[in-house]
Amino acid sequence: MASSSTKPIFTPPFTTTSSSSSSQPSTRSSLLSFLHSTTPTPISLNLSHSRISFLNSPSSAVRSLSIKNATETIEAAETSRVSRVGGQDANSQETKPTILVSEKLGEAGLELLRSFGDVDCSYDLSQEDLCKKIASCDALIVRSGTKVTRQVFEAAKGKLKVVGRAGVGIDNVDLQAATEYGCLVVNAPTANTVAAAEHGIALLAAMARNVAQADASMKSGSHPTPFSFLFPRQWQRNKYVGVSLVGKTLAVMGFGKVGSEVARRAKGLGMQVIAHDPYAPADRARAIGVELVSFDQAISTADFISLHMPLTPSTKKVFNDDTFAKVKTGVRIINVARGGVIDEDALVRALDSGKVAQAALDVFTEEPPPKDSKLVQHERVTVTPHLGASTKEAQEGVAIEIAEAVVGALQGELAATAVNAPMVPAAVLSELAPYVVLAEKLGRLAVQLVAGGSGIKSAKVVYRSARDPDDLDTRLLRAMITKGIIEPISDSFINLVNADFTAKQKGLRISEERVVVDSSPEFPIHTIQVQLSNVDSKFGSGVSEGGDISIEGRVKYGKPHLTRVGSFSVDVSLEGNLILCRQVDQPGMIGQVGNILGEQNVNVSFMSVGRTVKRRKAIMAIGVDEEPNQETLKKIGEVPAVEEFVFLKL
Ligand SMILES: NC(=O)c1ccc[n+]([C@@H]2O[C@H](COP(=O)([O-])OP(=O)(O)OC[C@H]3O[C@@H](n4cnc5c(N)ncnc54)[C@H](O)[C@@H]3O)[C@@H](O)[C@H]2O)c1
Ligand SMILES: O=C(O)[C@H](O)COP(=O)(O)O
Repeated sequence: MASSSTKPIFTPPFTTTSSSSSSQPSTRSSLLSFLHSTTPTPISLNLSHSRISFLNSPSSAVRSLSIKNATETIEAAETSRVSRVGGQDANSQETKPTILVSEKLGEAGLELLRSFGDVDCSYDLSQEDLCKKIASCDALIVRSGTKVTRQVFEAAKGKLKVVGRAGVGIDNVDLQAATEYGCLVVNAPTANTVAAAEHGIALLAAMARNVAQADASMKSGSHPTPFSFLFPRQWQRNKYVGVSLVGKTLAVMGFGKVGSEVARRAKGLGMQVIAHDPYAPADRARAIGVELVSFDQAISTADFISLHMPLTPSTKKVFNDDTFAKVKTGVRIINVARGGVIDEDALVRALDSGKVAQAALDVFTEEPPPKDSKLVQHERVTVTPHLGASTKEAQEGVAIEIAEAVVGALQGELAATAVNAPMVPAAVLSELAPYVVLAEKLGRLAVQLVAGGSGIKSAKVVYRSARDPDDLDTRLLRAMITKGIIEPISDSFINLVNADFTAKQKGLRISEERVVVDSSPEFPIHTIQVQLSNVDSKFGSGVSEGGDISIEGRVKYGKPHLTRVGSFSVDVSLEGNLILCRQVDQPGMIGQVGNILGEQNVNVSFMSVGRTVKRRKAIMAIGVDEEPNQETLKKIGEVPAVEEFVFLKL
């Protein structure tokens, strides 16, 4: 008998909260619970009979636990997690989620949030206060004024599940840190597009006609005070002669949502519009009569340049001394995107030299800009305090958009506006639901077959399907297999957000293969096979002819089934727990093992025998509802024909 059979018990502590059948969720809600935490979040959605934790974890602090000794690590993880889960579950059932709103949000959005959780509107928090508060928050909603730094995620200690950005730009959120901590970031990308475009056009027209300067001049000359004689009346019609827009060339830099709306409106004003955007499809530009050109062509031919690209490492200070050297002398620049895309000192130099005639800026590198900012004070610069999204309509829209996304995420939904997680269309989600359960269980089973002392470095997943491999979106499945493999052997919590990151961090390479097979295309996947290579197995029969631990499963009647272990075919529904026995293929084995289990009141839910050659070796896969005690397992091991066995928790 294999030595492993004397030490077969493994209790992954985080997986076996059975759902009551009365609370069975809808496919959509249960499926969406990939993004849901089992522990800190009060609304627990169960998927089939396993609770899937996908959004976050109570302690998803990034740890650099390497997968070296699977067995030892399993035990360590088990101990630590059991106590943590135990401590938190006690409180989590009835508590509403806490949602911190750190900047002003439209009332309709707040109402929606209040109907779901405890909403704490605390504006103007210092970084220190934010870090203090965040440890008790499940969600944080910000606009552009709150810096959600790595320190914030660290301070959250894994409790924070979602950051909602009530707007488009997410440059104030440390996305890398969010991902590492398994925290979903969602934004509200559409509701303020028109407001930003209108503000861009307002600045364009106001700048061209010196509206702000003329207004300030008139006001400075009309002080109804006893000292008004000190302020001569200002009526400077000659000073504020502007330039016309019609017939001028506008270069839209960044032809996304806002950029294309600006382009559309500028065309209505009779301007020639060109655009530069390395990622925008030319036909979308052509559809509104805009030509996509290179960066240099755009900036060197434009009379007006309007910036609409996001602030990223590659767009940071993209407008600098070199760029300004290439622009048409007398160009006018509008920026309603992000201050950081312009080197502000270089812009001041270009304004002073006359290379740039005017600028209209809604956004600044530092917000608010320093009081002595030369740019703000420059007489040929028109400024507004980041008002692009600030219309009543946009703010209500953004508030509702972000509140829905955050509430959805807290309920475990995969947000359509997720910024750091794959967006999976609802139809795909719904179709993949049962396969996702299968994927996690296969990962979890495979890792339990690894013997102590083995380091898991690579896993291969083979999807067999009748469909074209290009039609198969496996990101969700890969994430769940990763979760199944890693969670039992470490104290990391995996979700869709951090699965790939965590696997990489632990040195686990997951490769995927899609194989087209002759089966029904009605179903997205025929079988999923998980192979772990270069590892020893505690259950020799789980090793395929190729030398890998290999298990395969499929979805039958909507339920996950194990269909292959190593080279043996079996068919057992993956519910409850599983005993795999290799035995000499002879009559009476089922009865003997069944009796031992029955004596201990362990209910057998399924049983399947697979063999390669008649009367030689066979594998018996036994599904059990209860967890047999050590004594019972020992008795199974003592049955003379049983050569090896393993008890696996699903
Ligand atoms: N001032 C405001 O209040 C306000 C309001 C809304 C949006 N914004 C900002 O405006 C910007 C655009 O918003 P959006 O909703 O149109 O976003 P978007 O994602 O729809 O569009 C951005 C476009 O920029 C393009 N792009 C990326 N890198 C580029 C580069 N190097 N050169 C040229 N184009 C590049 C992208 O391909 C994309 O098409 C964002 O920075 C956003 O934060 C500001
Ligand atoms: O990126 C955005 O959506 C805009 O810059 C708006 O930012 P705000 O929400 O801080 O007004």
